[in-house]
Amino acid sequence: MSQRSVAILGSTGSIGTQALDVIGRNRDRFSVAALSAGSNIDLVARQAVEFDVPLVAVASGSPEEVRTAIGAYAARAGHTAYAPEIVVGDGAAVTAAGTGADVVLNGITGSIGLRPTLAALEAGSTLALANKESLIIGGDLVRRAAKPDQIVPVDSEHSAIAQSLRGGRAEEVRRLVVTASGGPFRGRSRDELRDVTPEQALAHPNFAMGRVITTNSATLVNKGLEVIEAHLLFDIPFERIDVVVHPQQQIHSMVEFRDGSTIAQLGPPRMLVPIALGLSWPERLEDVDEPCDWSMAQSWDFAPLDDDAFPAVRLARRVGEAGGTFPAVYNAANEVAVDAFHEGRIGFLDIVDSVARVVDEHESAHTGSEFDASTVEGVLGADAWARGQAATELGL
Ligand SMILES: NC(=O)C1=CN([C@@H]2O[C@H](COP(=O)(O)OP(=O)(O)OC[C@H]3O[C@@H](n4cnc5c(N)ncnc54)[C@H](OP(=O)(O)O)[C@@H]3O)[C@@H](O)[C@H]2O)C=CC1
Ligand SMILES: CC(=O)[C@@H](O)[C@H](O)COP(=O)(O)O
Ligand SMILES: [Mn+2]
Repeated sequence: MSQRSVAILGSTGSIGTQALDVIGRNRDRFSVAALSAGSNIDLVARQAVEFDVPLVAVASGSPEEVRTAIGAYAARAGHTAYAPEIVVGDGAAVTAAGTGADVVLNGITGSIGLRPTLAALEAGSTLALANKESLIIGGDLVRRAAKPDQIVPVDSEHSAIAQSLRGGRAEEVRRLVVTASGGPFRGRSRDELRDVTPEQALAHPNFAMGRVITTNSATLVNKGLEVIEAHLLFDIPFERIDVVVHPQQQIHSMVEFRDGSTIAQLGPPRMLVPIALGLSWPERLEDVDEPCDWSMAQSWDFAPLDDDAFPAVRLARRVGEAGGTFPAVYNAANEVAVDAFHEGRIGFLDIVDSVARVVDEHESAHTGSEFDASTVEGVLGADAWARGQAATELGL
């Protein structure tokens, strides 16, 4: 593999920092062309100096703040000649995405990642996609913008499916099986979920991730989004995408083929391998992570989803089948509800209940839709509508 330039969007988050860890251990393979952060100026400045990054993009903050922070770290590192281009503001991530780097890793959280995803595809970069929301809400808009194999999934389940698909031909695939941890509340009834706290919801059994995705794992909205993501990435109809609860998350997902054989991808529940593969696809880097340890006795469990206690996947299948702007509405209403839950303004069950009500409202109000899902403005229009509707539903 010749050296690849990489732009990292969301460099200060869980995905972004782990991506820089992988790159730091493979400096002969990668250079960092751009970094994009939200508001963590101190961390992005430190990263920029460490990786000698020519473009630093920050959503919130002033160019002076960014320059001062970079100057301080550069002086400490004795790298005083370092003077990168700095962009700030709402469009900063789009600028970083559109530089034409070999690979753009989109590790931003939320629907705000849509325009950067489109900018990366338009620039011809390989898109290593952690920001599942942009594909899910953009749907065919994003798929049309992508050339074959231009999107490499970083989400662990979808990386596992992409790896497992190497074991057979597309026409031989019978089903995709997406694994789910079940979240911190696995096994509870709906009644037992009523009073759970944000702190409890953030105690993911296996992964240290950002606040939104961790909460989505607790409600199973993450698995709902992942079913739609699998449908869009691999072009498999929803009725041939299963979800199985597997609390240990050692199997990251599976593909069942028409002869009855199932190929699964295994590894400890960590993101280093999916991130590294996103950067190096289709090649594998050396020693990215520890493999499974077969020297010790262990048991792995599997169970069906409890759709009554956790209706988010069933609802996601409904919006996924409906297509158009429905997935954008599901996602945006959820983003509003997750924030409100963490602000202590609503209960845990209100999250998915309110998303369902907003989806119902979208169905009755917009069946002939004034939102054109084939344009970015239409998708973001539906996103904005759903945010307003969710706020009303929740009395915010
Ligand atoms: N973490 C994980 O293991 C996994 C994550 N994913 C997906 O990856 C994405 C990122 O998740 P995760 O890393 O956990 O989230 P984090 O909350 O840890 O990080 C989010 C990142 O997005 C940045 N950001 C926020 N707003 C903007 C903006 N307007 N422009 C540029 N950057 C912005 C944040 O910057 P700042 O902090 O500076 O404000 C931060 O760097 C999500 O879509 C998630 O679903 C998928 C699978 C696994
Ligand atoms: C690491 C990753 O890809 C996350 O999406 C993680 O899989 C969350 O798992 P659950 O949503 O199954 O808890
Ligand atoms: Mn995942």
